[in-house]
Amino acid sequence: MPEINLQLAKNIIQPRPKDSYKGKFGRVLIIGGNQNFGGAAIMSASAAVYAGAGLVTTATDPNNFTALHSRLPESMVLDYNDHAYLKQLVNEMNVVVIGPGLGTDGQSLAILRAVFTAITDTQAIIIDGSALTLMAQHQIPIPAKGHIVLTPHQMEWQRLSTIPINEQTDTTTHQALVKLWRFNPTVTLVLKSAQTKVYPPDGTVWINQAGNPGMATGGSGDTLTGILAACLGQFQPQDKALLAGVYLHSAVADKLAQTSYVTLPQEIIQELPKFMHQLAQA
Ligand SMILES: NC(=O)C1=CN([C@@H]2O[C@H](COP(=O)(O)OP(=O)(O)OC[C@H]3O[C@@H](n4cnc5c(N)ncnc54)[C@H](O)[C@@H]3O)[C@@H](O)[C@H]2O)[C@@H](O)CC1
Ligand SMILES: Nc1ncnc2c1ncn2[C@@H]1O[C@H](COP(=O)(O)OP(=O)(O)O)[C@@H](O)[C@H]1O
Ligand SMILES: [Mg+2]
Repeated sequence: MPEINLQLAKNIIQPRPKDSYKGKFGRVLIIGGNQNFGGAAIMSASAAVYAGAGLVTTATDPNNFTALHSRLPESMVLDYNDHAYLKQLVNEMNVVVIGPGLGTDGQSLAILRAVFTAITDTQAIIIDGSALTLMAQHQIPIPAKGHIVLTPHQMEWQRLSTIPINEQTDTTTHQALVKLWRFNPTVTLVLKSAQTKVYPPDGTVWINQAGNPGMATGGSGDTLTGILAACLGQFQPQDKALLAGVYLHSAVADKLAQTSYVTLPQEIIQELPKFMHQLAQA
């Protein structure tokens, strides 16, 4: 089984060319954060900014605007209930994240449906958290267009695939993916757990070599979505950029775990620029 490891990340995360500008590093849209889960959208957007996304916009509940502006002035904001504007913006993006803290009520469902209809083949879309739960609850198929990345934890994968957690093996997971690939052959599954695995459409199963129990804290997965979006926005080839993002998230946490019992999302986010610099120099 191929490994997601330091060497893979070093090959992908390279020094920036001197003539760079923000347009080269991805336009990223984060969609999530209802009245109760604003922190999830803030962590996702912060991770995207700190992992180097060129331009980040956050579509969220207006209650989160002030907190988001004060914590992350680098991100633009919009009201995710303005579906017309949201759909227009989706089309202008390289990478869309939907789900962190989105919630599962009628409002969240309407946003999910609007975004799925707006996706075109020029976007990568990372589907996480509440968006996955909504898809399972309402039997919403994955979008036929766009490059799809699913980032469920084991319970979200159980809801989506109907495979109970204790029966989730590479074989059963692959069987469920074959069904999804009929809707959209680009789907890559990042199945998160204490031992995260990545299942791209070529049938390979990649296993993450980094990560630790200090990451078992609310917001870890929200943070991963932003890192993955930033990596897809900046690095090529896309399949390896995604794997590098999975590694980066866990490897930063491992560094923090040398001296911290819990590897808090905010500390992982803060550490990203320095850690990426070290990888790029190595
Ligand atoms: N500060 C915030 O605003 C936060 C918002 N969050 C958002 O809250 C929403 C609900 O997500 P949750 O995941 O909390 O709730 P879910 O209800 O979707 O999943 C949690 C349940 O799954 C079970 N489970 C089994 N295996 C698991 C595994 N490997 N990893 C994680 N859970 C496993 C847990 O025991 C628990 O019963 C999402 O939109 C998420 O993005 C969470 O990320 C927590 C932090
Ligand atoms: N024991 C562990 N070892 C390694 N990684 C872990 C461990 N526990 C959690 N993680 C990682 O933390 C993240 C948790 O994601 P998720 O459950 O979606 O969190 P949240 O929704 O609260 O942000 C995943 O990337 C997962 O792999
Ligand atoms: Mg999550």
